[in-house]
Amino acid sequence: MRIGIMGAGSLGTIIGALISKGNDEVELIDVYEEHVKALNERGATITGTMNETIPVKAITPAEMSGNYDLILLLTKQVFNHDVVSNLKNYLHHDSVILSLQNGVPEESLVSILGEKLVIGGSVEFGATFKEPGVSELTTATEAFQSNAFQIGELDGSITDRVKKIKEILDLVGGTHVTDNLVGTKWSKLLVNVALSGMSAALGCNFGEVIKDDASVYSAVSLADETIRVGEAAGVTFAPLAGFNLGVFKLAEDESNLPTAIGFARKAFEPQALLRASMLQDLEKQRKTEIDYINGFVAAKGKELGIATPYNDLVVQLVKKAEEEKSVPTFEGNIGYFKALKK
Ligand SMILES: NC(=O)C1=CN([C@@H]2O[C@H](COP(=O)(O)OP(=O)(O)OC[C@H]3O[C@@H](n4cnc5c(N)ncnc54)[C@H](OP(=O)(O)O)[C@@H]3O)[C@@H](O)[C@H]2O)C=CC1
Ligand SMILES: CC(C)(CO)C(=O)C(=O)O
Repeated sequence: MRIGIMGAGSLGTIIGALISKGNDEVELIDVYEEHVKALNERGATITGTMNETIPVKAITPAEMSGNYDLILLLTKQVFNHDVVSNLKNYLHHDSVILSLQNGVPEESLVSILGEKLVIGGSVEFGATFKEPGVSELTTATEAFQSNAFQIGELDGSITDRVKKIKEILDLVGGTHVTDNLVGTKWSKLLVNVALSGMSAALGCNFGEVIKDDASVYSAVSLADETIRVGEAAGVTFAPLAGFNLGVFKLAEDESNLPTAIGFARKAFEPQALLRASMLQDLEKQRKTEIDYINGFVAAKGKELGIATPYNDLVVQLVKKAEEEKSVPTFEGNIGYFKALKK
């Protein structure tokens, strides 16, 4: 099977390298020429919770040729229109495009590629690009070996092609096939909205988000808004890494708040060192995926008549940082969240 890893950045470098160990025909495709050169000359180096250098084949998009059987889409969603329109030139009738991007990109991918070629998935580990040829795995290996990916067909059917792709992704970490892809994507979205949204809006890691009373309350409120909007849109949230995220839905009198906060602190403690990829983008003065994460929930909320004040605030703060090319600080922004609390 000829496999293309479209976007060999933080995640794509690691996923591409580990898949290359078990497959001959894997190409890591990236626009960053110095990185492509380093990957070809020195191999892909994984640091952090894993230490390994793996020989890989890397190319730039201009060097693509022929057809790919499977493309793992790992560029940022902000580039999807251009990246995916170009990809169409390198597919055949039975090619499969698996987006592992955060957010819910499937609908827009189908509008460019048609329904048949697209499947979806979520990633349950973190990675940070370090330098050309090197990416850091930031999730403990035990967690990653049991829960790295959930993948599935858009209509929930369990097909042979999904089972085959599961076997390929198992070379990276524990891969589960889901019959509720929409619920899986929304559950991962909830984590990104709550933890990554706060990490980006406050310029801090997940540990700092869950430690402070005001920021953990805000993270839970973001999760609560996501559940309300998702349920109104007909989504049944799927378990994530074995956790049921329904615990974040707050009662009218917030009587279950201590349970929700206790759960957030326990569930995300092992991820305390994670810095959201949206925060990494702000640090690199890049456009973030905010429109596809908190902005997506806020827009859907508006459509369905559900107020999303915490998501609106995160969008506003992250966009301000994008425009100013600055990185938010905890001290600078926590006051805005405190002011929102009834
Ligand atoms: N990092 C993480 O921990 C996680 C990320 N995700 C999701 O995975 C996706 C990828 O994230 P991440 O790996 O962090 O992103 P990165 O920005 O680290 O990697 C994307 C790579 O794609 C390259 N690129 C940009 N445009 C193109 C193009 N037209 N053709 C080919 N390559 C291109 C970028 O190059 P350049 O830098 O030069 O633009 C970069 O090297 C996102 O949707 C993210 O939300 C999901 C879970 C965890
Ligand atoms: C939650 C995290 C860090 C890893 O799964 C992520 O998806 C992101 O911030 O983009």
